[in-house]
Amino acid sequence: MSKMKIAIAGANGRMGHMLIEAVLKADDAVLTGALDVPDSPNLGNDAGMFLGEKTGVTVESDISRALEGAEYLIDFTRPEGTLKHLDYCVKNNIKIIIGTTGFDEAGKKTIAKAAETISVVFAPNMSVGVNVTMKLLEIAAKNFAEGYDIEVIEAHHRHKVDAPSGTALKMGEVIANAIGRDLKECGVFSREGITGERDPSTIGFSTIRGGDIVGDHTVLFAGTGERIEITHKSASRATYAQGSLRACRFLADKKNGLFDMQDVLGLK
Ligand SMILES: NC(=O)C1=CN([C@@H]2O[C@H](COP(=O)(O)OP(=O)(O)OC[C@H]3O[C@@H](n4cnc5c(N)ncnc54)[C@H](OP(=O)(O)O)[C@@H]3O)[C@@H](O)[C@H]2O)C=CC1
Ligand SMILES: O=C(O)C1=N[C@H](C(=O)O)C[C@H](O)C1
Repeated sequence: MSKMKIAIAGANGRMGHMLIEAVLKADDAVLTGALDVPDSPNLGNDAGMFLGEKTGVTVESDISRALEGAEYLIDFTRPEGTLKHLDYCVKNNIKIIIGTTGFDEAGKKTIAKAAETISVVFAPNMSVGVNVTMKLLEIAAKNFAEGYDIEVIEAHHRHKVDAPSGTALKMGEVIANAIGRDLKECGVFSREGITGERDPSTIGFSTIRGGDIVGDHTVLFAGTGERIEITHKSASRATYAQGSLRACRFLADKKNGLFDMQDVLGLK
């Protein structure tokens, strides 16, 4: 069987490095390109330099060079970058795995539109653990819909630029959908000063940023006389990279369509 031809966007980023390493180690994949921004200090270097490896793939800022011969682009960058890359993928029939978070509604619509032409996996968290946790949350939410206050607490490293995390927002959405609420109406994203008593119909979000925390998410169901906490903690970004490779394999026979990691992992 032929190997999956994969290019990586954000090649010099935290996830870019994990993804390059994962592709180089995978038996069924080959690294065909590495893309980064024009002012990246890594441009012109071998994509495997950070590993002390020669891959023969150079980090490029020209998308047509970086994506030459690619069947898949894995993109963990920033919304504005991902949307530019997505446009190129649509025009050149390249499948895309989007891990970037922080999109606004217009950005999400653009991704859905692109998926009418090419196949797309778009998920705020590619780890198996988080996606199974989403299923646990669905069950928990249905049983704690009344009499329990629901709070989502997330913690990430000091470099993270969006808040709350894409995963925390997705957890909120999963819970809201399970109990017939609309997160746009019931989400509470900050509290300060005289806030008044807690409205039981709300879902609260708290964000912690510090050090090198890879990614922790807890959903707290706080009742009277008891509380339930469902927690997932990432100790390494390798799990997101492995999930992205699973997403590529899943897309192999898909001409178009919008999928998430629940589709990839068969959790729907
Ligand atoms: N879905 C999932 O499982 C996961 C999602 N993420 C998400 O992935 C994204 C990247 O995270 P992380 O790797 O930690 O971030 P980094 O900042 O380490 O890496 C981002 C990369 O994208 C590049 N970049 C920055 N701006 C643009 C742009 N406008 N266009 C193209 N490329 C750009 C950066 O270049 P430079 O450094 O030169 O600015 C860098 O190479 C975030 O949105 C994060 O939330 C992260 C982990 C898991
Ligand atoms: O920026 C990160 O690091 C992460 N971002 C994703 C998110 O916003 O949910 C996934 C993971 O938590 C790590």
